[in-house]
Amino acid sequence: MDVLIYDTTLRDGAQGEGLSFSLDDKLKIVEKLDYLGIAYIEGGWPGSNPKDLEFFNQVRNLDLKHARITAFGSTRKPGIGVKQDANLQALQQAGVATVTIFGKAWDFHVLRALETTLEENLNMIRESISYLKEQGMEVFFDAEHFFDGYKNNANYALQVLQAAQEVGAGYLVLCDTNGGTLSWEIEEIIKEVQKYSRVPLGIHAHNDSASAVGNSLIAVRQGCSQVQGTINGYGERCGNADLCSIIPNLELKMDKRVLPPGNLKRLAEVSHYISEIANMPHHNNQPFVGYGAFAHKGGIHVNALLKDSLTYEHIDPEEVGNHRRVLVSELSGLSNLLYKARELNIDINNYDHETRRVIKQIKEMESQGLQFEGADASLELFLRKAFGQYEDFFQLKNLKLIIEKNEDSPITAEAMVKLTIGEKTFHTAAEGDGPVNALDNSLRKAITEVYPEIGEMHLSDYKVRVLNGNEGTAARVRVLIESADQKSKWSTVGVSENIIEASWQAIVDSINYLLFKKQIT
Ligand SMILES: CC(=O)SCCNC(=O)CCNC(=O)[C@H](O)C(C)(C)COP(=O)(O)OP(=O)(O)OC[C@H]1O[C@@H](n2cnc3c(N)ncnc32)[C@H](O)[C@@H]1OP(=O)(O)O
Ligand SMILES: CC(=O)C(=O)O
Repeated sequence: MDVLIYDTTLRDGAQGEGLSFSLDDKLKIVEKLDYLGIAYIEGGWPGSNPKDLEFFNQVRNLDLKHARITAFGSTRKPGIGVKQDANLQALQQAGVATVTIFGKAWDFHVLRALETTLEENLNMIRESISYLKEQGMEVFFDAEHFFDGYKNNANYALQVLQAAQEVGAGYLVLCDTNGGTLSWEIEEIIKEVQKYSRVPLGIHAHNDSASAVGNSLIAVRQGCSQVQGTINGYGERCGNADLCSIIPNLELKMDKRVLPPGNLKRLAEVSHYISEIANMPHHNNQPFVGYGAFAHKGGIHVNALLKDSLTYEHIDPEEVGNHRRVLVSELSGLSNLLYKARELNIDINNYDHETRRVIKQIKEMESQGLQFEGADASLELFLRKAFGQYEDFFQLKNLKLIIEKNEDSPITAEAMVKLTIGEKTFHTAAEGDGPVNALDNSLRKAITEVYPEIGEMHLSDYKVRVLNGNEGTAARVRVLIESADQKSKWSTVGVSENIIEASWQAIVDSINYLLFKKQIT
């Protein structure tokens, strides 16, 4: 590989707010990172907690194809011998071939945080690395706060690297620990360091100035051959450098080989998988791997994309396992509609009058508060209906809702629905936890005899957005419903001044969509 990717999702990533991986999570993530082809995976800090120590016992049982597991820890504490240092002992117990230890490279930190002398810090670094090497381990040295240290006292920061280098550190990893360094500073400082270093250099950047990815790439340009970062940029404070951006930039734009051939296509899958395990939202606009990273909304963009995707895409989304999406909204032109129709196999090849009418209708509906962008299923039904490919599966004749509250009991709701399916009329009543639930129950009860397949679906999310809050309780609301069966999820939308009406529209679309999909498959 041209550049070694060193993933620290399980160590520095886990220092991010809201993240806590179980042992099982950690092992699953290791397998997934190995599947991606990551070179080094920092599994944790064995001296920190029993879970991390146990991780190193269990990770040995995994059959990894690419990744080497590393353990993390600090140099020995000031004023004690290496054999008395609990962290160094725990690193040995981890039983891995490679360990990474961090030592202070900023004189201010040595004096204020470690509360020791500059000389003792150098001894701590030398003795800790020597000791671990004597135990047969490869040792990487993370020079904590290297860039801040260099700016404050370049001579001392270089002495720190020299100390690690002279006792055989395999890598000197320059850390922008506080994430405050800007790209040109990184560039200039690494150029200087290269004059002294005989050991390969790595970079470990934090994102506090939103520069971590750029800083890592510039470091590679300056000759760093190891990049430390995390999947999805998880990490302490504002996070670490996001490997989901670094890896494709290195491979596709800087012509560096960092993953086994063909594996870059697994990137989006790995990113989503790890966000699921981390129980963190996957950001729609995350570069390269976000669901919206290649979503096109503006009509002008889509028009050009149809001519050549290079017009508005910096890479082919398939290269990172992502895909292009075209959104239909009030900002659409005919091209958006044409693209969407092609996707749905609706034949509207001509930019004709009917197509113009449909796009105008969409713009009018959106100006009333409807939003098709987050409701693909409603959009599909609308387009199919507009172009004569679909009719509703049932017709509502009447709907009554009784909401009751008695003195000492909570509100109850009951919905009565009368509808027709073909020639037949159905009349049902059902209760629910609230009015929307009662509606849903009653509607399902009415149609289940003819369409038993609706038993396979359930509502998985329900969101209400007030569109004109200054109208108080008479405000228009948009209801977005997400439904799911065992195979897929789909979203529908409804808009009204009345939340029940908006919910009804979204529920009806949701059921019709399921029935339509069943019909055509
Ligand atoms: C830049 C980074 O991200 S470094 C990694 C940071 N990650 C973590 O801290 C997560 C894991 N940490 C832990 O579980 C705990 O902090 C432990 C087990 C490491 C230490 O716990 P404790 O012994 O209770 O110490 P505590 O956390 O309060 O303080 C850290 C100690 O490490 C010392 N220390 C900090 N950096 C270093 C270093 N490079 N080498 C040696 N000692 C260090 C501090 O001076 C402090 O020592 P003190 O107790 O004598 O003041
Ligand atoms: C070592 C490390 O995590 C840092 O300096 O940020």
